Amino acid sequence: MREEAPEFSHDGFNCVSPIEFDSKSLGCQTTTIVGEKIFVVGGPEPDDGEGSCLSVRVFDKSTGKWLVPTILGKKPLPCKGHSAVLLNNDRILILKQDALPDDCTWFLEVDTPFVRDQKKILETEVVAWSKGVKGDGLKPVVISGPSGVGKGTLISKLMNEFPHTFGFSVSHTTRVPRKKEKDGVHYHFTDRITMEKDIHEGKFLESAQVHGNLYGTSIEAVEAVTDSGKRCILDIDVQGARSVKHSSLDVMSIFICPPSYEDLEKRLRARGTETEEQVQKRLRNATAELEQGKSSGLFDHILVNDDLEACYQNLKTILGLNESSDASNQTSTEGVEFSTFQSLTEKDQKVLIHYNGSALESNTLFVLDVSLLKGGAPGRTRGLKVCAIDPFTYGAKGILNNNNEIHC
Ligand SMILES: Nc1ncnc2c1ncn2[C@@H]1O[C@H](COP(=O)(O)OP(=O)(O)OP(=O)(O)O)[C@@H](O)[C@H]1O
Ligand SMILES: Nc1nc2c(ncn2[C@@H]2O[C@H](COP(=O)(O)O)[C@@H](O)[C@H]2O)c(=O)[nH]1
Repeated sequence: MREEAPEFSHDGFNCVSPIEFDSKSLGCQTTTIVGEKIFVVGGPEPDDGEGSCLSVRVFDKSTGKWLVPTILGKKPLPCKGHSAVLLNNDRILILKQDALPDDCTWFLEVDTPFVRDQKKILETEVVAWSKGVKGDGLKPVVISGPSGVGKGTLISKLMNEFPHTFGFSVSHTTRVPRKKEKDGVHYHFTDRITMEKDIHEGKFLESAQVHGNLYGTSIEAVEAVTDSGKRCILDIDVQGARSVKHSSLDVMSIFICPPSYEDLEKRLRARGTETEEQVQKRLRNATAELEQGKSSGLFDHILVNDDLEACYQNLKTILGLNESSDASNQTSTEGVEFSTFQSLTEKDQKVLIHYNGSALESNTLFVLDVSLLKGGAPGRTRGLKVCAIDPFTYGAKGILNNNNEIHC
């Protein structure tokens, strides 16, 4: 049966979506207009078996048809209610009612560069979820460098010393597992047909042909780590580092160099995991990788792994870890809590969160500053700034300056 087009109305405020509450306990439904499309979030569950998350449907006004979007990213769980407001014409801020701080602020990207790229790849309507976190959070860390330089060794040391701080992004590869490698721990071992299909379906943040095999970082791998509250570590080659740099992930990137080509060769052979032919291939590729890594400005930091312990200490310094910091207790993300609010309005990149219908009836108003957002799908949206305002002290108008701009 064809669904009715959603009813909607403008409430006069710049780009604010109307908010509808469905009385048939189907939860809150919001509709947000972006150009010719209407994005309906929540409400009746679509028949796609995804009933345990906040649903998204898209209505195309130009064709009068409902579109079935490909929904990327980890989806928010359903909630008692939510509000929505359009930001920058490319993403919808969703604030969930009565949600835990870590689960309150979400962005549904509808026309960001990431979503536009995915639309081209998938040739379908695409939206992408990204969870919002307060402040800068801790950027994921990309560690790159030629094969055998010691990336894995350094990452293992870091994970052993700070198991609660860092989480490893488990890549996919078509390479054959080595003796001690475990599926799902060191890599997700897969075959080329499956992996190429998944890449085509937009499941990968980046992928590359490396030393004759296919390797890639799935969006899910990065999200699994961020969802566990840890800082994500990616061990990827230079091509992957370049792709990630051009994505919206916003990472810290570190290139590891060997003290010399001869040392690299010695290490690779001593590891004993590759055949002579494979060692030759990896060494040939190392020349170009070293050139690109050192000269392209692709990396934020370059470390020489000569003495392992010295290099590890330098890595820890770059990552802001030192003897006195209790890194095991650090969390990488900080949520934002708003408990029960009534509605949102947006002006000049500030979102005003209203309580109890009118600002003056409540004790606190929140202003969410979204002017400095960073990152986004396929990862977290960082840079949220929140401030609470007491309307009894300032008056509802107190947050507006003479130019009618909202200020904290
Ligand atoms: N500073 C160092 N001095 C001497 N040997 C080292 C040093 N760092 C690592 N090694 C050794 O070099 C070998 C290669 O290290 P590792 O496997 O960590 O490299 P990698 O960069 O992760 O390689 P790949 O990209 O192929 O996965 C290992 O046997 C490791 O023990
Ligand atoms: N672009 C990507 N490169 C990756 C990924 N996972 C690993 N790698 C790189 O591949 C080589 C070889 O690894 P090995 O385990 O076969 O020795 C190494 O340089 C890794 O950094 C990935 O997801 N994407």
